[in-house]
Amino acid sequence: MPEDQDSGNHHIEININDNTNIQALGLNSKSRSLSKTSLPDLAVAVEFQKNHKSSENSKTHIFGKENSQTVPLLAGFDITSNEYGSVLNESTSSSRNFSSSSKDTTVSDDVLEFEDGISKVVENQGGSLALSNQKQSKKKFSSEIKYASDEEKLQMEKLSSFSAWKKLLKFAKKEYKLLIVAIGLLFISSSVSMTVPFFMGRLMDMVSSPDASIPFGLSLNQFFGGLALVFSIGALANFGRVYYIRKAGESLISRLRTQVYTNIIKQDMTFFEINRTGDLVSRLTVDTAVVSRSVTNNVSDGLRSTVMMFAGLSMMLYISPKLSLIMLLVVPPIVGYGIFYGRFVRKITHKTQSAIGDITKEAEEKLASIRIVQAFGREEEEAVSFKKASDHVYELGLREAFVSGLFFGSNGLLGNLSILLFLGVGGKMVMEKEITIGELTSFILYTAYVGGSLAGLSTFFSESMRGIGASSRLFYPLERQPKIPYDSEFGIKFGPKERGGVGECMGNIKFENVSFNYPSRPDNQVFEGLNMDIPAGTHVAIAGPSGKGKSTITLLLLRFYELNSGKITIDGHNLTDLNLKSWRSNVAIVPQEPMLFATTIRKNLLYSNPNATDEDLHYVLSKANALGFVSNFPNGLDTFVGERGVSLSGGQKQRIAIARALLSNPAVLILDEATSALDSQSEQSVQLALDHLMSRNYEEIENNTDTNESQSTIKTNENFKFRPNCTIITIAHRLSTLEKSDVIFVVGDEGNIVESGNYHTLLSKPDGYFKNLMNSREV
Ligand SMILES: Nc1ncnc2c1ncn2[C@@H]1O[C@H](COP(=O)(O)OP(=O)(O)OP(=O)(O)O)[C@@H](O)[C@H]1O
Repeated sequence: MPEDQDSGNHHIEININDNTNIQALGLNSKSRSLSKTSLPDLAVAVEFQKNHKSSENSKTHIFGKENSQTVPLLAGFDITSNEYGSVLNESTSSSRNFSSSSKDTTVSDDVLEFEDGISKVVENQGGSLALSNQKQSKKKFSSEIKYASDEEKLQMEKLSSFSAWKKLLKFAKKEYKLLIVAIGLLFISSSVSMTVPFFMGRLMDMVSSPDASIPFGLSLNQFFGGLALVFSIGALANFGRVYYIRKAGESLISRLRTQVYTNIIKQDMTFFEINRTGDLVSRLTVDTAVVSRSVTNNVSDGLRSTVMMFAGLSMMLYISPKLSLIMLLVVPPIVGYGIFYGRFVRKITHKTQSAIGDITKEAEEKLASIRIVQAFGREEEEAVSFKKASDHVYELGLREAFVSGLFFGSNGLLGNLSILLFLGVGGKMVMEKEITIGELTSFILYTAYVGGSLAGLSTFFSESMRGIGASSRLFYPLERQPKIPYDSEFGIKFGPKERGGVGECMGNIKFENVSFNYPSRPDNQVFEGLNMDIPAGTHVAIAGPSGKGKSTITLLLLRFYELNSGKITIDGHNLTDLNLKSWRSNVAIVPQEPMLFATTIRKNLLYSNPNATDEDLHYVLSKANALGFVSNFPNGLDTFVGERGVSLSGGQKQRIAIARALLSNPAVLILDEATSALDSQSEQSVQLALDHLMSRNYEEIENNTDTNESQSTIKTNENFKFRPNCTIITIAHRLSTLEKSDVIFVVGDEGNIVESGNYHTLLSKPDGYFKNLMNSREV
């Protein structure tokens, strides 16, 4: 949240001054408050603007309330051309999880980046969007290291370069053997390289003085042949060094990447609320690539430089201690400069990586919601916004390029100046016969080697720092402990007693005095003393006004969040004592917005039960009233459904999702009915599928006809039987669902159950909450 959010927040109302069209819009003729669940209303208003632009009175007025005073914020503003459209984009596209779209209207700070100073969303409070009309100062890219969350900041700020290296080394334990082999080969190859200046010197002496002898009493042919053999051994060792060190690095990175992903996927929902998908993907791909570079080639080259530097310095000392002293003048400034440069690189790498994370999340989010982007005509704005993020990476790259250029340029100059110095002093020593011309040649060649090694070491240092910068972005998702422990061994498991289970799950559910608020919204108490008793095998509907926590009940049941107080029991076991995987494998959910994977219908179905046979698939498809349309596709079960199921209709997606849920043969089936309007044909088909489930007249399905689609022969599988006693919990919006339920629990304004009973009992209460709700059609 931006810092200036506390002042000037305004509660928004939409006021559409066109009485004739208000009815058509389904909006109240009075100004209507824009609650989080009224975002569709705002979408309607946007549509209204689009369609009625020529009409004089069709301007949309957005009013704010401040200290009970109504103040115009965007009076007569054309919101279709306003950046506010992007708020809608954000809000609607943010409904990424399987629950209601309206719940995910938390508007992130990033929305601010799309705004032009007219208004901005600053807070999502108690179900209302609050806007501020304060002038927005353009968001500046901070020079501080950016962390995705305070939690990450707390964890990672303490991580020094040294401890990051220690962690990486500890992580590399499995690669130690490979590394040892590589280091052995490195010593061989470096030793061979270091003999070159020595023999060069000897050759110089041989050609410059007729008295000079061939070393080791060898003939000329033997001398050259021996040298060729030594160089070949060096080359072989060099090949082995590069290969083994790369192998070690690649295997380390592959493990790191896999473990980071494995830990991410086990995180609790709070983690996914504070970390955006694109950024996480960027960590898994771009950051691991940077770390990979720094621990493979870089380590290999760094080790080589270290060995060569020490060997070179020793040879220099051996040839001429006097000349070697001059080296002492040059080395300290180069090393000091290198350390400064390394620190700079570490910082800038972290910033660059997180800026790349920003680009990835920007692209990922917008591409995933491409229909919304294009429907609101925001392609150009999105391109500009992407360019802005991309320019930031460019700016950081430029800064690094400047400092790198300065570093390597000045290092080169220092190296060349020192060679001049050696030539001057060394030449004088040759003339005074202190050393031979061959020794001076060897010395200068060793100087070049040591210089090269020093440059190599500074690259090693800066690349290592780059790796540290990137690895610190990996350690957070790697080490974070999920708030809801995911331990495959922990807790009570359902299943046969002989396999350590407590028996099959029956689906007897109790909510006892449950209080809950979302961790990210401590001010918004969703439940306060909620009690519900759902006997096994019943069909229960949960009803209530929008935003009162109906979908939250299903999330708590799946233990996506911890309760503040109270407990939920399943067959008498506290949910917190149950093994999470075992419990969740007994629950199946049909989300309000079904999420299908970009693969075939078959694979989507098998996701919930990989061992199911084709017969099972046909069986559940028929139950979900989907067999007809699936059989009509030329590729049947092997039809590709596109990203998120984009090539299926809304109703078809929902029916595939119902079939998928059934295939897991759950003890508890959760159906979050879609509030979004399907066309009447799809609506009917989905309703029929749900009716089949709820009526529990399973035989009826055998004679099922797919009402609006072609008839198909339905094969039922002997081995696969839908549990006759499955507990069904429906977040109900449809009248027929409410009518068919055994019990309706009505969630009231105070975060508790205000009424329960079957449809007719509830309607017979003279001034009942449910009755009023039905009359106002707010269910
Ligand atoms: N992930 C979340 N983080 C913070 N608050 C949330 C989150 N999801 C929902 N909320 C808030 O919790 C409250 C209950 O939301 P929930 O989605 O359960 O309501 P609902 O009754 O299912 O609404 P609808 O019928 O509109 O789908 C709302 O005030 C909502 O703003």
